[in-house]
Amino acid sequence: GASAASATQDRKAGSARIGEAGGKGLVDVNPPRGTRDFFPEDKRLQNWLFGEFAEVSRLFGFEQVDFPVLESEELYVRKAGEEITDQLYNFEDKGGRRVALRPELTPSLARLALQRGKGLALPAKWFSIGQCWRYERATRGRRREHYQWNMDIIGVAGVEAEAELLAAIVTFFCRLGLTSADVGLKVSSRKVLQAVLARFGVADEAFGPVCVVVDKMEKIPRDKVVEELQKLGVAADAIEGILQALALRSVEQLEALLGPECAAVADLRTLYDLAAAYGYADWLVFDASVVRGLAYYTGVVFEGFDRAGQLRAICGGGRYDRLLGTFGGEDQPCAGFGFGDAVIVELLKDKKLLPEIKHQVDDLVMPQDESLRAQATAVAQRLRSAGRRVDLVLEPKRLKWAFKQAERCNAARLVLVAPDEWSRGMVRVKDLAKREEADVPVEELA
Ligand SMILES: Nc1ccc(Br)nc1
Repeated sequence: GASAASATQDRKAGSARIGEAGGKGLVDVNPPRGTRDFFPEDKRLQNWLFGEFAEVSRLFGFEQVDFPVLESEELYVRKAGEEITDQLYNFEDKGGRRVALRPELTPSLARLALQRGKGLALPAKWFSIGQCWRYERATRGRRREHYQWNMDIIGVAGVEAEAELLAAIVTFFCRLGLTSADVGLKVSSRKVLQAVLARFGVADEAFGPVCVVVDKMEKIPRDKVVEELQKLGVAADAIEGILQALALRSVEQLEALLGPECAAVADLRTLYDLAAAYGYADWLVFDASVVRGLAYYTGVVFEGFDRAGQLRAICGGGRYDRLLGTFGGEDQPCAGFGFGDAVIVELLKDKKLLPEIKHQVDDLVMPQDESLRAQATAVAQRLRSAGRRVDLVLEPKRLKWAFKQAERCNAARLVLVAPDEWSRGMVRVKDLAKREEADVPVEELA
């Protein structure tokens, strides 16, 4: 009716009603476009997932590192046509500096390695869990932030590094209840493309950009890929050679095409032998079309995938022996992977493997009346000092409310501080699971 319309009109006009934020009505309580909030139930799940990331990293003897979500833009200027740099969340700060919200963690890790310089004991085995950003067109409606777990090995030139990283990923999947029937790890090496480009005389500078284009093979039509390769100046025969190499389905076929002395063949054979020693060879799938979309990979590349083919890549990584050099530093052989927090949760949901993690405390403590507030507080602190999680009732409440609250926080016990019992040095303890009640001396509480 008229009044509703005028009320809406008022709100839109921003009529200042008493106590309203700047007279503009309610602030937007939703998070910025493409970002997420984590309510307690969401944060419990995230903490569980990140706990698994950290535990696997610990089992593999990796040390945790961290760096700012805000970095100098120069870390990500690679001019290879990557989506990750095309969608950089960058801006000029108030000091006129070109900065960016990091789209990935690897460049920061490289920066720390260069910062430590000769002081960096090699091999360095580092892991990190951090939020990464991209500026997606609003139209595409995709997320603009996700959290990534990274593990990296700096200073090991052999594929033993990649084999160890793959073992960590398999360990993680197994801990969550996923098997090689649910997920696999596609492996290949960019040395395949390197050999093909060399055979056709394609300039080295084209290597990164060619890989970025080839990575889109499954996402855009083949003729578009051919067109983009032509734009990079790759000749027709070389394009044919690239497409032929990407279609190879076994290391034997690879050897037939590129010869036994091809570095890619040697790497992959060693990788398979090591995988057998780790016991995860049945998780591996050779797939020459896997190149990954980051320009800096130089050797073995891999990605985790769901065998049902319903989801995007679960994780991805590879060798990047030239990244430190591109920052003007001394090159170190490096390998690592990134593991996002989104696809894995979709997969666990599909497989009914998401754990139910409830809010839980050990004791709900309540004074029977406000005259015993100080005593109840002392009881709560005593229990906390003994390591028990205590929800202390902070305002006058009836027992009925306390039972409801005990249910909400899955308390094991309800501890009531009441006058008569207190005068005998006791409190009333209700064991909510066994439905038993007893008077307990305060000193025996925990
Ligand atoms: N690189 C990147 C950053 C943020 C999201 Br969401 N996806 C990819």
